[in-house]
Amino acid sequence: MALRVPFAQACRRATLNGPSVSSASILPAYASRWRRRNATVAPSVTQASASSKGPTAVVFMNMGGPSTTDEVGSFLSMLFADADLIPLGRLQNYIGPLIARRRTPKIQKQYAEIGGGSPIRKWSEYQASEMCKILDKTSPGTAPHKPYVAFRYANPLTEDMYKQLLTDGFGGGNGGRAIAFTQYPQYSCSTTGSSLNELWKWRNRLEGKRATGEVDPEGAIKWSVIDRWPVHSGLVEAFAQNIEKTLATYPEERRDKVVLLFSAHSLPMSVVNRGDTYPAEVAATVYAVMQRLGMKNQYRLVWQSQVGPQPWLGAQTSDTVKNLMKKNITDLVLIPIAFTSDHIETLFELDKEVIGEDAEGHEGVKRIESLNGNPVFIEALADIAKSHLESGVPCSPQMLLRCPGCVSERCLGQKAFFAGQEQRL
Ligand SMILES: C=CC1=C(C)c2cc3[nH]c(cc4nc(cc5[nH]c(cc1n2)c(C)c5CCC(=O)O)C(CCC(=O)O)=C4C)c(C)c3C=C
Ligand code: FES
Ligand SMILES: [Fe+2]
Repeated sequence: MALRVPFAQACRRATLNGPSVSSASILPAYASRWRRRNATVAPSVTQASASSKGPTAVVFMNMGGPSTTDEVGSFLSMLFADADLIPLGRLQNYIGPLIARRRTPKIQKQYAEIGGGSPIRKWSEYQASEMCKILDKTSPGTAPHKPYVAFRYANPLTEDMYKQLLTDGFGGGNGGRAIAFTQYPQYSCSTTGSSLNELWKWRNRLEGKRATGEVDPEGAIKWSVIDRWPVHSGLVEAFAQNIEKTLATYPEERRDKVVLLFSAHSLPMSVVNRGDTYPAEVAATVYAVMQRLGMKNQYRLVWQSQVGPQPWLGAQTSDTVKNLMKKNITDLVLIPIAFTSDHIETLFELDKEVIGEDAEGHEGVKRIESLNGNPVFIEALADIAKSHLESGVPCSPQMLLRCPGCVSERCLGQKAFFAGQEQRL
């Protein structure tokens, strides 16, 4: 049954610039109302057909990466300007560009060594468009599904994606539905949280009261969020199959003794101690994959890619490999578990530094293929989106509980905005 909330009531709860909230404590109250409905969307976008509630925009959110070495400078300068990732206080706009400029030559060399750029744009565009083709068949009621990519630090940037949505007839008085689909399976405020804060910022700039003047807020885009999917069965299956494929390359008598090293991008301990959910969610993925594999092999979750001098979550991937090699444990499979396509951390850090240098290219040390264009993985993405569309919820209940140590006004406003969208789905 359709949920139609009177416009005035919707506005009291969620103004165009997000509902006015004075404290984080009211946010969980939204969560209790989520499961009681089958929601619908206003079928007012120009392309909508009589029988469908579509079109539905599906926006893949990720950090992005420089497609060429020339883009490394701007990628790093956006990354170091992001206070949700690297908080540098009042000096952010001064120190951020300085650090970015200093790191650029070193990181450019790394991208040069992996073929001249990050493949993340190619994979994200492919995954999004293949997923939409599947969704058109499995969820005809919300078709057509239109793929978009919004990166945080590289092209296509969130701002450009939002403008494209408006050009394509979503929002701007037409209404229409868009799903912000994080491509980080495990939620962190430094990754998905940052992308959502950016999306909320551009929503306010391009569709907020100040931008649209008298435009009826019912004509703005109705957003909902897929904010985490750490133990989705299709994700777990895709990882498990890739691990099995790699294990099959070892002689049978060695296979069950291979140690599985699940490697995820680390977090500064300050972020862990703030109460970020990422470490627990990464561990949940690891455990689910191990259960699917029948717990046959020994395994560890280890952490890579720490930057700067402050303490980060360990044990470090590189130290772990060196340590195991010293103990003569030389059959090791590295499994990048927190990113769904190849990136500098797999192609450079794991392949060249960890396997090539720490393990001295030992034939027993291998990495599983990244998910990239894996059809099992793309089916999983379509299944996650379909379930989300059927649920009618604006986001997971978990998204509205802020970190115990969070003092960010951006987090507060962003979460209140997306929670308020429930009235308008
Ligand atoms: C789940 C993945 C990631 C988390 C969590 C994450 C947190 C995080 N990262 C930094 C600092 C940097 N990350 C950089 C690159 C980078 N980070 C991730 C993923 C996560 N980061 C990826 C996939 C990449 C590479 C992108 C690619 O093109 O392949 C960089 C830039 C590279 C460098 O200068 O070394 C920095 C810096 C922090 C501080 C952080 C948690 C707060
Ligand atoms: S830092 Fe986690 S909710 Fe704000
Ligand atoms: Fe990172």
